[in-house]
Amino acid sequence: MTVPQPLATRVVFFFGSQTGNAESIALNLLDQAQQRGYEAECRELDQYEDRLPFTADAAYVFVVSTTGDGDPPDNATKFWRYLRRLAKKGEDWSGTVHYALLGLGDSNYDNFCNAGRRLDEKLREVHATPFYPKGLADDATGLEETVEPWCRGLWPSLAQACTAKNTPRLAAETATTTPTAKAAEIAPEPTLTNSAAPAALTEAIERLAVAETACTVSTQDRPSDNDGNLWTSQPLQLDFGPLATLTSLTGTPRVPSRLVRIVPAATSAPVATSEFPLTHIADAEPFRAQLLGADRLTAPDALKQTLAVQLRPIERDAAGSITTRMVEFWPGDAFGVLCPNPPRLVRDLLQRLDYVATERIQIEPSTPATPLPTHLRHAKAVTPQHILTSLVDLAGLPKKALLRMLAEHAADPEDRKRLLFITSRQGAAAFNELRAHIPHLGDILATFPSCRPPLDCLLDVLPPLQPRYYSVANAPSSKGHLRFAFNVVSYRTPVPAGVPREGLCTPWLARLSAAMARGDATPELNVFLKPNSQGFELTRDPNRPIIMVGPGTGVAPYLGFLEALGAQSSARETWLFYGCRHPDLDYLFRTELEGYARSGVLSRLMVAYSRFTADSTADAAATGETTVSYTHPPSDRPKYVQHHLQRVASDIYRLMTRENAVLYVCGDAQGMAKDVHSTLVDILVNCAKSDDGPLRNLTPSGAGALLVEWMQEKRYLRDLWA
Ligand SMILES: Cc1cc2nc3c(=O)[nH]c(=O)nc-3n(C[C@H](O)[C@H](O)[C@H](O)COP(=O)(O)O)c2cc1C
Repeated sequence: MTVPQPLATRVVFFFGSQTGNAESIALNLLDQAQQRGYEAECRELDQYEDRLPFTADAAYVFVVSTTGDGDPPDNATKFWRYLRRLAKKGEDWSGTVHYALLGLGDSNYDNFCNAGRRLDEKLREVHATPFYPKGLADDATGLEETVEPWCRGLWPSLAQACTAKNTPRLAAETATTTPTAKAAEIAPEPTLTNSAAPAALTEAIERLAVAETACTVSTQDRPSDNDGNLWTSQPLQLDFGPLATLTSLTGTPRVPSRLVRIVPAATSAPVATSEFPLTHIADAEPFRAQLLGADRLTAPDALKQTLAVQLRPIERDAAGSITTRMVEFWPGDAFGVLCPNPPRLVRDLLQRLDYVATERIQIEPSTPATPLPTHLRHAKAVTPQHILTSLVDLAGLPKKALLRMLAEHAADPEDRKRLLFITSRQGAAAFNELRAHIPHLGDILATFPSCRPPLDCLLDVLPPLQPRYYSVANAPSSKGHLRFAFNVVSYRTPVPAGVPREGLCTPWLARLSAAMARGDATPELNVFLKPNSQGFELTRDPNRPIIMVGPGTGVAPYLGFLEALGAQSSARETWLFYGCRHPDLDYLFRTELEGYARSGVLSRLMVAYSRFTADSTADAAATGETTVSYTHPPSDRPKYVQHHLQRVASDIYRLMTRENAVLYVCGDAQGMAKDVHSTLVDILVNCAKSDDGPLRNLTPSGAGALLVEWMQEKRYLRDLWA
C-alpha cells in the first residue's frame, strides 16, 4: 500500500450500482467528505469523462457492486470496457491515479464481489496506486459488517492522499446546530458510555436530542385493498432483555446523510398519470401491456404455485383505440415489470406519517452540491402516495441506516434507546432477530410507535423499488405476445416461526390474473424490455449444438429458445436437462417440452425428479429420459440435473471440446449452479483421461480455468438468482 504525498485536492466518488446499495454508500461518503472540507463529487462510473478523465489532482473512491453472474452493474459496463481497453494498450497511471475501492457482493453467488475484484485488478494493471486497502462487503452476512469499518478507516488514509481545501463544514455546523446534531455528526461512531446504572444510559442517549418532525394532516384517496391481508403492520416481539444490564453502547452507525429535501411543488394541479415517472432504470422505455391471463403450471398439491402469464404489449392512438405493439426481442432477453407497493401498506404509512396522500410535492437535493439518488431524480412533481407506491422499497430487509435514522425521530426515549441498541455492537443478536422476522417498514414503525420520521428522512435511507425481471418464455414470432413463468412467492417467517408472508410482484400478478378470470376488467401493467447484455441468449449461429440446463422455472428462457429453434431447420444437437420434484406435480411445460422432443426440435430431453419414489421400473417418465428408453432401478434414478449430466458425460465432453457447443445454465445460484459447475469439472477431468489431445492430464484446477475461459468466450453462459 503506497500512501502518496497529498497531491490531490479533490475527491471523486464513483459508484457502480444495480439496486441502489453502492449508490447510497457513495452518496453518504460524498456528504461526509464535503463536511470534512474536501472538494468532492459523486458520479455513476459510466459518467467518467472520455478525455483525460483521471488526473493526479483527484483521489478516486470506487464503490462497486456485482450483478448477474459476476458482472459489473449496468451503469459501470461502459467504464469497465474503457479500462480494459486502456490496460490492453499499456496505459500507465503510476504516480497519477490514487484510489480506494469498496466492492459489494453476496457470497451465495460463485463469483463473490467479482466486479469489484476485477476492477481492482485492472486498476493495478494500469499501475494506479491504492491508498487504502480494498473492502469486500457481503450481503449474505450483512453489508454493514464491512462497509462501516471500511468507511470509518477511509478518512485517515484519504487525509494523507488528498488535501481538504475548505474549512470543514462540520466545525461550522457545530456552532449553529443543536447539541444532538453535533454529537451525531462529529463522531462517526457515537460511543455512549455510562458506568453507572442503566437508567443513566437512557440519559446518555437522551442527550442525543430528538429532531423535530413538522408534518401534518391526513390521508385522502384510499386505494382499494386488493393486496390480501398479509401487509397489515404488526409490532414485532423482540427481546430487549440484554439492554437492561448495559451501561454503554458502542458501534452505532453515524446518522445517515441528508440527501433529500421535500418542498411544495410549483403547481398544485393534480398529477396526471402520464407525468408520473415510471422507472429510474437507465435506458428503460416502459410500455403498457395487457395481462391476458395466467395458466397454472403446477398441480394444486405441489409445493409451489407456478404460473405462466401472457401479456399483450399495446399502444393507444390519439382516439384511444388500442393496437398490439410489436416489441423486438430475442430469446434470452428479459422484461422488467414495474410493480407497486401494496396499497394497504402505503395507506398505513401515509396515516402514520401524517401526510396528505395527494398533495403535490417536489424532491430536491439537500444541498446544491449533492446529487439526488438516481431513483428520485425524476420526481419533480409527485405526491407522497406516488413516492411510497412506486419509488421506494418498503418491504426490503431493514438496514442499520434506517433504524439509526428512526432513532433520531423517536419521541419516546425508550424507543430511541431500543433502536440505538439494535444498531449497536451489543445489539447484533437483536438486529439479526429483527431481520429474521422479515419485517416491512410498517412492522418496524408499529414496533416503535413514537417514531414519526419526516418523509424526506425516509427517502434518504429507503432503497429504490426494483422492477422484477422475468425471462421471456416464448419467441418473438408469438403474435406480439409475451409469456413469463414464475413461482408465486409465499413463505413463512423463521421468527416467530410460521407467520405467513408473501412476495411483492408475483402474488400481485396472481391476484390480478385471478380477478380477471372472475370477470374484472383487463389489467394493464408497465413493462420494459431488458436485453440480455451478458450473452445469455439463443446463439445466432445455426450450426452450434446447444446444451440447456434449467430445473424449475430455470426452464423458462428455453421455451423461447425452443420455439425459435422450431422455426429453423438445423441438424444441430439440442439437449435439455430439466429437473423438478415429481412428474405429476410440478413438471412445468411438460406437454410442450415432450412435444419438442417428439418433433426433434430437442434431440434429447432429460428430466430429473428429486422426489419421485414410485417403485415401478423405468418407463420414459420414470427415468426422465424422454427420447431414449433405458431402464434404471428406482434407487439409481437421476435426482438432479447434474446426475443426468454425469450419465452422458462423454457426450457433454464431445459437444463442448470438439463441436463448439454452447452450454446454458439457468436457475438457482446457490445450490444447482454450484453443483452443475463442479459436475462439469469432474466430467472434463475424467473424460480428458482418455483424450489423446491437448486436454489429456487435465487437472481439476485446469478444468476450472477452462470453464472460466468458456465463460469469457460466451460458450458457458449462466443466468442465475439467489
Ligand atoms: C440478480 C443478482 C445477481 C447478483 N450476482 C452476484 C454475483 O455474481 N456475485 C456477487 O458477489 N454478488 C451478486 N449479487 C449481490 C449484489 O452484488 C449485492 O446484493 C449488492 O449489495 C448489490 O448492490 P447494488 O444495490 O449497489 O447493486 C447479485 C445480486 C442480484 C440481485
